[in-house]
Amino acid sequence: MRADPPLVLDIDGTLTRPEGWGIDPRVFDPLREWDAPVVIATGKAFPYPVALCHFVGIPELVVAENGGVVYTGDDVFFTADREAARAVVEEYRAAGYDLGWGTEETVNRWRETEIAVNLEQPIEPLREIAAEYGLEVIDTGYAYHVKDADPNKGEGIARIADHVGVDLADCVAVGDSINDVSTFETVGRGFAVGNADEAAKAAADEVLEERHADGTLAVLDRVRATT
Ligand SMILES: O=C(O)COP(=O)(O)O
Ligand SMILES: [Mg+2]
Repeated sequence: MRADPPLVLDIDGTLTRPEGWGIDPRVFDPLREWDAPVVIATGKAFPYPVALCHFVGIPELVVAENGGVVYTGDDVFFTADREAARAVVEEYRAAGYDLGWGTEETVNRWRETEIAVNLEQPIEPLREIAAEYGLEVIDTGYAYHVKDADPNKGEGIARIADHVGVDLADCVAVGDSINDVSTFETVGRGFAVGNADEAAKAAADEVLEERHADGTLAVLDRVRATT
């Protein structure tokens, strides 16, 4: 009998409703019933994927902050240092710009290794200042992330796979943006949803017609073990 393959799932753009925001509730039951490890690999701050696993009812296997934070279910690893990102933001602010989330915001409140900036803010000065500190700025379609170029989702996934004892070649991933490229390069089979950006589409083994959670649900139907 064939077993369900381990899954690696991005959140925004991948588990989202057709309008692009909010988790599509149709993914909850298939994920809870999935008969293999499910890793949530996201650019969001650590508490978000942990809470998602908690509310779905699956073990917490999490790559957060684009690889900056990795939780294997037993150990938490911080693979990037937030100080440089903080310095970039200070300079960006001193130049008259703003992160664009308001004062008491929850986007960066628990973020430990990078900083996220609202897409409505000017990116060029952000990129210039980040470059001075040796950091990169990536655009996920949901936020700009000021981050260390080194850690990535793929490395975090490899660490979790090693810890839980799954073979990366058996893993199936779904994603939508540039921060999923390293995921697709790491796992056996990578699917880009129909709304994915060009970088994700180019790195995926297959680009789906279906968008957002419809794409992910189509992959689950396709790869789930049949009895
Ligand atoms: O935090 C973002 O900008 C995107 O998050 P995601 O990696 O779950 O799509
Ligand atoms: Mg995404």
